[in-house]
Amino acid sequence: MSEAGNAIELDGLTKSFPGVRAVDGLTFAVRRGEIFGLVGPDGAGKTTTMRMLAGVLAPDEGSATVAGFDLSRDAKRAKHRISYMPQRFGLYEELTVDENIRFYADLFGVPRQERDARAVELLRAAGMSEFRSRLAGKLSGGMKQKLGLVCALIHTPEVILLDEPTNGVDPVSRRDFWRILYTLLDQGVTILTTTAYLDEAERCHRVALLHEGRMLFCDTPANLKDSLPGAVLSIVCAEPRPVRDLLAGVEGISTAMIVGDGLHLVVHDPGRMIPELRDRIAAAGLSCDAIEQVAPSIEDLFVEAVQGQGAREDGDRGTQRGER
Ligand SMILES: Nc1ncnc2c1ncn2[C@@H]1O[C@H](COP(=O)(O)OP(=O)(O)OP(=O)(O)O)[C@@H](O)[C@H]1O
Repeated sequence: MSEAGNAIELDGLTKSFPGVRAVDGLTFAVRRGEIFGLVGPDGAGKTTTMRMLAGVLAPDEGSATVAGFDLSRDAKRAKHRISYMPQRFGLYEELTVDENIRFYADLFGVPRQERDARAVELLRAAGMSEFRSRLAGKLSGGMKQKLGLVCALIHTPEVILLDEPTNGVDPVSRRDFWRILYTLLDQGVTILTTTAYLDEAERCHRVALLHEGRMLFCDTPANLKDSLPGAVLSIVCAEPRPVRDLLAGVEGISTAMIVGDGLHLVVHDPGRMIPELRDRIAAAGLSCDAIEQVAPSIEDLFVEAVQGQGAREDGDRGTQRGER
């Protein structure tokens, strides 16, 4: 039975493919009007979860309710209330922007007057008003993603499921994208999104970390950061790999991950560790420009959580795409 305040509920949702349990007893709920982020390394089970919630893949076990419909009984009716934007949204490259929107408006049975007003509003929010007659195949990657979102939203859904909607999208288009999402939240829509960008996870009301089909954490970004077991030290250095290798296994350091200009370490006792690190790095003939304690990011927590599960051995962060 769905609780009144929840737009999405999963209870023990499970799906296996030959040789892999892609989603393993997943249980969580997304409240109405919330934007909820699902993050995790490649293969964590994010897409499989989204496909089950969109009603395009049947679970092996467990149940899910979306927009008040139990998907095992009412998946067809639920589809009118849900909008699902898969990683490769089906745009017609040989049709113009307007023609693509019209196609999806017809598919969802949106009345002409309503669709025109909505298309104008969505295209303006997407910064695409000038491109209405351009062929979709001639749009940039970011614009294609935004057009996908416009098409997915043309029927005013209650629940939106977005699978890595901004993957590979330029920063300006990503900003437009998030502006549209926040406008939708103001209108009472519920959004569940997966993302490979952890700065985007910080923009969600709540975030869940998936790993090997299971949920490791689910909370607000602020609470997640507070829950990091230790402090984060930033080491600025020109050659982070040898420094990381040097520090691997040192007592008091639980995680070391390479960031753009150095390393982030999760340590238990930062006051004791800073001089010790300076000495070790100097003694090995390596250089380091600065070592300081910094506020934890969601990324620090997630790398700590995933490495703590024994998932990664090389000390880099969880996904290539997450590298700064
Ligand atoms: N149709 C399928 N057939 C066989 N295995 C699959 C299928 N879909 C997913 N898998 C496997 O299930 C696991 C979870 O995949 P899923 O795509 O859900 O992960 P993900 O978190 O979305 O990762 P990514 O960001 O790489 O898409 C992976 O091991 C994947 O290889």
